[in-house]
Amino acid sequence: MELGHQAISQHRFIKKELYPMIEVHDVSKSYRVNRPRREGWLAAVQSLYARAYDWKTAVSGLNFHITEGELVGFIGPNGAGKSTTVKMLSGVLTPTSGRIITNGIEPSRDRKHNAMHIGVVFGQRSQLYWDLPMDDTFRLFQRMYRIDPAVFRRNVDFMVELLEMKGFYRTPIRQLSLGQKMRANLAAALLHDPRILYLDEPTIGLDVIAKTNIRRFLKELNAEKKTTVILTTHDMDDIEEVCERLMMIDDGQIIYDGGLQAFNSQFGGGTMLEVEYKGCNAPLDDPRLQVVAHTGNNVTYQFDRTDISLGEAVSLVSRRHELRDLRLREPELEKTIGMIYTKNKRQRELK
Ligand SMILES: Nc1ncnc2c1ncn2[C@@H]1O[C@H](COP(=O)(O)OP(=O)(O)OP(=O)(O)O)[C@@H](O)[C@H]1O
Repeated sequence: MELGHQAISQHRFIKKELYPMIEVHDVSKSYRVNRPRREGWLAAVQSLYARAYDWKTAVSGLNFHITEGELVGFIGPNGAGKSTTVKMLSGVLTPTSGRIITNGIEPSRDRKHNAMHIGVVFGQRSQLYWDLPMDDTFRLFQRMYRIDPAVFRRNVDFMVELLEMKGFYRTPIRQLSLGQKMRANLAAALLHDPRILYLDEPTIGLDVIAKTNIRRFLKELNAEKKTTVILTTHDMDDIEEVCERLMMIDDGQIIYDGGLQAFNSQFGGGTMLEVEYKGCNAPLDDPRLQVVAHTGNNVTYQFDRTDISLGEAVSLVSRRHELRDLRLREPELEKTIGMIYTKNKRQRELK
């Protein structure tokens, strides 16, 4: 498994005929940071007149395209550059070099126009008024974004129904549970029909049912409205359940950009199929199914889902001999990703 810091681009979802919603061309971002002051009174006086500073590179050489309607999981260890990237995509920060185009405009240059086509939900930070029910804040947003009354009504109905918010639509936000607040925040970010939704840790702190509901909502929203979703998270279940594409950033560089299945095959070692035959002990001979264990009637095959589908693999292994039992083991995304982070960290420390 050689990953290093080279972008491995094998993204297969880009369909040429679809609209490129996000284009990132050779983007870097550095922050200016004050250099720690030297000790002594002379240095203290000097620093009053000229404060020395350094540049901290947060991300460098980012290149990627995201097509309309894609659900992209954006992951990386702490300090990798996720927030910096999302802040540049959403127009909060300006790249130090390179160019970003989202939905046809440069987000940091045209922030007002940009705000009309993006929705943002950043963790626990809320854009709702604490003392008002969401109903009132939504009306305020309707005026702010100049949302057509018919569109507003349709979107509110859509959101209240899909996010099951009828029971607390008129309750002041401060009285809502964490999961209810997250649903209200999501709805608020989507009232104006944004083409892109940026989400940062949308399921953090929620219970299993609430997490499942949010994930289901995102998939339904995407299917219904073709909203492009960029999801930043440390919860790998968010990625597995919602996203088709995975972008991994480490130390300011994209180190993987591709399908989830391809990632699993490449780095997770493939899918394992454990079978127990009824009285036969000869494993199947097929180049796509690698035999990794064989004792008596039990055979474990390993295969790459991009070479052969699960259905085909099961039908092959059961064609000639009857099966007593069959078990499937997928590579664990969380473990694989943890291994990659650790390996890269070690490589950096050795440099
Ligand atoms: N305002 C800032 N000034 C100086 N350095 C910064 C600033 N913001 C971020 N950085 C640095 O840039 C790098 C990338 O930070 P960023 O917040 O983008 O990472 P992240 O992947 O979002 O991390 P996390 O998962 O912890 O939120 C880090 O080394 C961080 O210390």
